[in-house]
Amino acid sequence: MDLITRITHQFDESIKAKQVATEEMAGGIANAVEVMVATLTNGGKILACGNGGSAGDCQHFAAELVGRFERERPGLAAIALTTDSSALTAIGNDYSFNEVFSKQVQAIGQPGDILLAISTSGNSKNVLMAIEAAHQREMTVIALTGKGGGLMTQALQGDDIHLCVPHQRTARIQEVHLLTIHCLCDGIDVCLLGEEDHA
Ligand SMILES: O=C(CO)[C@@H](O)[C@H](O)[C@H](O)[C@H](O)COP(=O)(O)O
Ligand SMILES: [Zn+2]
Repeated sequence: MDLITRITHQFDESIKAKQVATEEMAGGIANAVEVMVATLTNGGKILACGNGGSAGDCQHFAAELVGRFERERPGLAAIALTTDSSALTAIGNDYSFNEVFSKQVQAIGQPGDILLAISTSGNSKNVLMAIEAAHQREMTVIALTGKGGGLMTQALQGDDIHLCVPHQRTARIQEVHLLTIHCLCDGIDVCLLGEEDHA
């Protein structure tokens, strides 16, 4: 297969993954928007954690809330737990890498806050431990997963929301996660600011 054919195949697969995901995920994403808006307007905040590409997604999401997405509005309270290299190395070195997020959730999380937990496999131990810590802090968990949700499916409880991408391939799942994050940002803005004025 030449490179152009291969690239075209990747684009096709990504488009298909998003089309299939729309049907399964749109309702859950809308619920997640409502929960996030309620938290943010009640003075709560959103903590986000994940590894590798998902760490990047956490930072992307937090930046769009704290700064802006597509429209001007006051900054919103979101923190990526993936950025403080001193905290990450100290916790990883002194305790274990499994605890790099849970320790931060225990320290910063408050009842009513949200944990946005991102894992394509649903099996990353440090994300699972962060979910456990969030429950201990009486926080709601919004989980972004794929591959059936892995161990995170059992770790979620009560009012938590599980947004699971119906795909088995990490890259495609991450691509749908990014779209989901943009839908969350767009939904939050529309709830807070109303529809855009196209006049
Ligand atoms: O971006 C990618 C692969 O596309 C990688 O960096 C990937 O995020 C890492 O392997 C992660 O450690 C995978 O963790 P998870 O999604 O299974 O929780
Ligand atoms: Zn990636």
